[in-house]
Amino acid sequence: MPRFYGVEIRSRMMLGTAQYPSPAILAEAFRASGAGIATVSLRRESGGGRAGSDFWTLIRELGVRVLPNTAGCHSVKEAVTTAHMAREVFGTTWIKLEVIGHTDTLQPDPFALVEAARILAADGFEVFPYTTEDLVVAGKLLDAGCEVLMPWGAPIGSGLGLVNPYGLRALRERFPDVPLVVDAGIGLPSHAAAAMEMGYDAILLNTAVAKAGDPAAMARAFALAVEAGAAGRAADPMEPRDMAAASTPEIGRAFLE
Ligand SMILES: CC(=O)[C@@H](O)[C@H](O)COP(=O)(O)O
Repeated sequence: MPRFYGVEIRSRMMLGTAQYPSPAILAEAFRASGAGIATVSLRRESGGGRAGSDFWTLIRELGVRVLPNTAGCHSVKEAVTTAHMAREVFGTTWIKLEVIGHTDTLQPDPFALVEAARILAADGFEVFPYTTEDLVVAGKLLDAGCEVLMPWGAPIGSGLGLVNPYGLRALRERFPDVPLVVDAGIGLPSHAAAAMEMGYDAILLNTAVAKAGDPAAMARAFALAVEAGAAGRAADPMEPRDMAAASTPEIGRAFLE
């Protein structure tokens, strides 16, 4: 199972807490997924107030670890301020760092991301940066003090899956010892299985479960896919080849030409 900042997590699946039809359905989906980490937006869930305390009761009952995020931040200052508030509200040094640089794709701003990561890591945060599959940015995030990387599969909420498998594979190969999580854009269980088969440590998803017709059933499907993909990876898959190779022996055929 993956380890993030020295903490072993019980599942390779991380789930977001937004957009569910109701808190009860959110809870069902979490239980069906077996997820060990819940991402929470500071903007949605304040620590006080009625909505906040209900939400906390739910999270406590689920027994998941909370990963606050800086969703919706567009600058270093905004992200750093939000992270500080999240540390106060949620009582954790973990922060999923999002610094959005492009409105249509919600693509991270790599320059601001690296700068914010450096500031937060120096201030004692354990940063989970939402990034692209860019190798250079990945290296700079590690230099900045990040011990986990979260490359996107596709734009947040798109459900497009792993749109750049070459880039994701290259990232896995270049950083074999860094915990890597595919975050965002996953739409189907097969996308999750593919990420596991590539050797990713975990996936983070939200929309594909929350917006499914039956979120709990979809969460279960994702859990099965993650388990299957990780098991396939661990079983040392065959090398693909261009040419056919008969899998049935010739011996025993009635006629040999
Ligand atoms: C939950 C969270 O942190 C999101 O910002 C995350 O990126 C999920 O993306 P999807 O909704 O595309 O799964």
